Amino acid sequence: MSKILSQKIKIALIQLSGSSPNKKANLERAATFIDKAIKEQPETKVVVLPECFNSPYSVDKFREYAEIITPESESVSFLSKLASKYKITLFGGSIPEIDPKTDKVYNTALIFNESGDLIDTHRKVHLFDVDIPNGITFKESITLSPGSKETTVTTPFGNIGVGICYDMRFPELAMISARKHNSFAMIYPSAFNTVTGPVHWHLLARARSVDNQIYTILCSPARNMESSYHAYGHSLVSDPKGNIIAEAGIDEEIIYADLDPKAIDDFRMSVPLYKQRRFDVYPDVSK
Ligand SMILES: O=C(O)CCC(=O)C(=O)O
Repeated sequence: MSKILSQKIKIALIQLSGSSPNKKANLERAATFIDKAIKEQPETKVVVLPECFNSPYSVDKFREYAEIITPESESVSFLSKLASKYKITLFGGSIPEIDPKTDKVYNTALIFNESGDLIDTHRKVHLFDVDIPNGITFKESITLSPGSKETTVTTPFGNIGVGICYDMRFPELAMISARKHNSFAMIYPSAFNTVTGPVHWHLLARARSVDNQIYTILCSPARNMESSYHAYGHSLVSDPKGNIIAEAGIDEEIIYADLDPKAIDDFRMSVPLYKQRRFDVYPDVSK
């Protein structure tokens, strides 16, 4: 039925150590781990990096690290070469981006095809502005501007929706990507923290999967207690039924998962939400 995922594919999530202040070293570290992933599991077709993997995750640093996105810019050309070298679809995490026309800074995901072309970018739509008493206060909007588009990319295996971290709390992006664009997965480069991670990380991944009967893929940095931001870790893959089929711990590591069209088809056949929606009661987001 679905054929929204054309074949079984292997995906690797690289839970890199929390980024150091040295951008070049962060990029080189990503390269080392991508090389390791392909050597360990040569059939890997899709690789995912974490949110803000080339810079510290800190509102006062985003502008300093921001790049204008062009094929020549440091991180774009670096990641492009890796994607073409290993012939992978690369969800190159996110990086701080500056728009030279407006001088605005964004938290932007970069997606490359197997030839190394930058096929799309996703600017984080929902900025992480929270104030949790005795927990965490963070305000990305001090230095970042929000993106203004929903992103779905076409890969050789089917369509995949993209969000960044806090975007996963808003079910609409996943719903639109799954239902309007027939995506088989949502990928969220992310960096939850030790306050909200334990309560909501798994729940949100599983919810996005079950709502839409798709894979949900979250890639976090490893936890670094010496950095100002303590990432949750636990990069994971949730299958269409909401089972966690791969999960990292808190340290730097690579996890792999096989994504299988049959898992989507079987669940959609046995629980046929697609045929049961009541657009006489509520609007159809796919329209
Ligand atoms: O939603 C959360 O709890 C964490 C979000 C976050 O860390 C982010 O958007 O970077």
